[in-house]
Formats: sequence, C-alpha cells, structure tokens
Amino acid sequence: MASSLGGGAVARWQNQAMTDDLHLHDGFRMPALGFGLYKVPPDQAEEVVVAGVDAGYRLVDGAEFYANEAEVGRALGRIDIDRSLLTVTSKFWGEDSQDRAAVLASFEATERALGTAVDIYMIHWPRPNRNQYVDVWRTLIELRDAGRIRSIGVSNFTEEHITRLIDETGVVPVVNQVELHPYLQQEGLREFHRRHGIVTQAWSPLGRGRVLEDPTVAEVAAAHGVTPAQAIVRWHLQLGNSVIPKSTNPARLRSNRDVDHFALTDDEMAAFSKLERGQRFGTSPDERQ
Ligand SMILES: NC(=O)C1=CN([C@@H]2O[C@H](COP(=O)(O)OP(=O)(O)OC[C@H]3O[C@@H](n4cnc5c(N)ncnc54)[C@H](OP(=O)(O)O)[C@@H]3O)[C@@H](O)[C@H]2O)C=CC1
Ligand SMILES: O=C(O)C(=O)[C@@H](O)[C@H](O)C(=O)CO
Repeated sequence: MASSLGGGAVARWQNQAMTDDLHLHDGFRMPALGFGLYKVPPDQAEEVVVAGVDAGYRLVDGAEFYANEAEVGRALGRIDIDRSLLTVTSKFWGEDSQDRAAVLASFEATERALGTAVDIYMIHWPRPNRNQYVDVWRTLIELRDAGRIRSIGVSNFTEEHITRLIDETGVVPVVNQVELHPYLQQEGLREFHRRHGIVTQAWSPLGRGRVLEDPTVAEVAAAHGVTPAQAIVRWHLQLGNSVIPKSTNPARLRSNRDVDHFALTDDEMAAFSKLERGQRFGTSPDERQ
C-alpha cells in the first residue's frame, strides 16, 4: 500500500470514516463530503441528486445561480430518506440587488423551488465594491432567528470580509465555501477559519478536473489503487475540509464518495502540500462584483 511518498509514515487516519459529519459552531452538524450542482444541466439535475443520495451522499450543494433548484427539489421529493439526514444548501447570488427585499425574494424563490427547508444558506459572493455584504448578513441572521434557515454561512469571503461580519454583527458564519484544491490550498484562510470555528468548504475541489493528471496525485492514487479524484477527496477530508466534488457521471459520482477504505500517509499529505501554486481556476473574491 505505501507509495514511495508514503515511506512508512503512520497512517493516522487509517480505518477512520472520513465521510462523517463535521460539527458546526452553532450546534448543528454537516456531512464532510457532499456533491455540487454547478453546471449540472437542469435536465440532468434530478437524476444526479437521486443518484448522489443513493450513493450515500447526505450533503447537496446548490445555489439559485445554478438554475436547477426546481429539479433538485423534484429529486428531494422522490427520495425515500429521513429528511433530517440530508443537508441541503443554497446561496444568495445578489448580482442585481443586495437590498433586504432582494435577499428575501431570492431566499423565498429558492425555498419554493426546492419545496423544502434550506439547511445552510450562504452569501454566494461578498461583492466588496458594493459594500453591502454586512447588510445581507443581517438579513440572513434575521431569517435564521425567525427559524426559516437552520444555519448561515458565506462563500468566497476573505479574512477581512469575515472579520467585518463578526465585528459588526457578532455572528460568525458556520462555513466559508471557497475555491480550494491542491494547486490553491488556502492555508492562511484555513487557519483563520480554525481560530473562529468556521468550517472550510472546498469548491472546485478537483480543480475543475484539471488537477487529476498531476503526477504526484497520480502516484499517490496508484499506490492506493484508487483514482486521482478519490486521492484528492481523501486529502481534503484529512485536512478537515468539507468537500463537494461535482459529477454528472453516475460512476464517477459514486467513486468520488468511496474514500473510507484508504488513507493518505503523513508523507503523502506532505507531498500534496508541496503542490501549492496559488492557481485559481475560478474567479477571485474581489473580482466578482
Ligand atoms: N461558491 C462558489 O462560488 C462555487 C461553488 N462551487 C461548488 O463546488 C462544486 C464543485 O466544483 P466544480 O467547479 O464543479 O469543480 P470540481 O473540482 O468538482 O470538478 C468537476 C469536474 O471534474 C470532473 N470530474 C468529477 N469527478 C471526476 C472523476 N472521478 N474523474 C474524472 N473527472 C471527474 C467533472 O466532470 P463530469 O461531471 O463529467 O464527471 C467536472 O468536469 C460545484 O458543483 C458547486 O456546487 C463551484 C464553483 C464556485
Ligand atoms: O468562478 C467562476 O468564474 C465561476 O464561473 C463560478 O465560480 C461561479 O461564479 C459561481 O459562483 C459558481 O458557484
């Protein structure tokens, strides 16, 4: 099993199921491993969600922007599972307006489309030039306090943005969903999250598929007899990230979740950490307004 990178290091995580829940600082829990729905075409979304839950995923990452929430809702209506076992997320897009009325309208549109409660609702982008994200956050707090959302979080927020939320409202997001993969490991932000009890959730965790051919990833994967995607998902989980790979291919969707039977060694984790190159495949937080 040990690769040349593994070198006999202690496999701290061996036999530990990494697909279990993470604890949120508001007392609720969230599965560490879920699947994402960005760019899942509406005519495939219903079947992807049914297949994902059937494969054992319990976290579904969606957003109004993905334009497939009605199909996700249809799938959730079909799935024969205790709803309390699922974590359904969505995000406020806010490109047109960020006023309270716009937040409420978007949230209600998502609720209607999904036909079920949103467990975790996030601000999709801080859009810092507009300077309204603290007010948007206040509206999310209001919705949470009214019992309409279980937990509230953010996405694409920097330390500076989160610090402002905390200083001005006293409410810490439960999660910050950010671009994170072996080529963009976000070490500083992860440390900041740790200090504040915020879960780091990795978007584009496979680098949109573009990290899968990396030679180090391939070597580690081969040593464990798994796919590069499985090795990367396992790396995320061992870092303590929540992770939401996307696939419209049922076999890949299933195998991306099948990561409890192997563990990266300390040396393999160290080899992954050397892959950092500050490379983004998506938009940066300050860029999108
Ligand atoms: N908050 C935010 O701003 C953002 C959030 N997200 C969230 O993160 C999720 C995942 O990010 P995403 O950008 O989709 O990128 P991912 O890193 O998850 O990569 C998805 C790509 O990898 C391919 N892929 C998946 N599994 C495998 C596999 N086992 N072998 C080979 N190829 C594979 C997919 O193709 P195929 O489907 O054909 O399998 C797709 O092309 C999104 O769906 C969304 O929920 C994403 C971007 C921004
Ligand atoms: O980052 C990009 O350039 C994208 O297209 C996506 O990340 C998109 O903006 C998004 O937010 C998906 O969740």
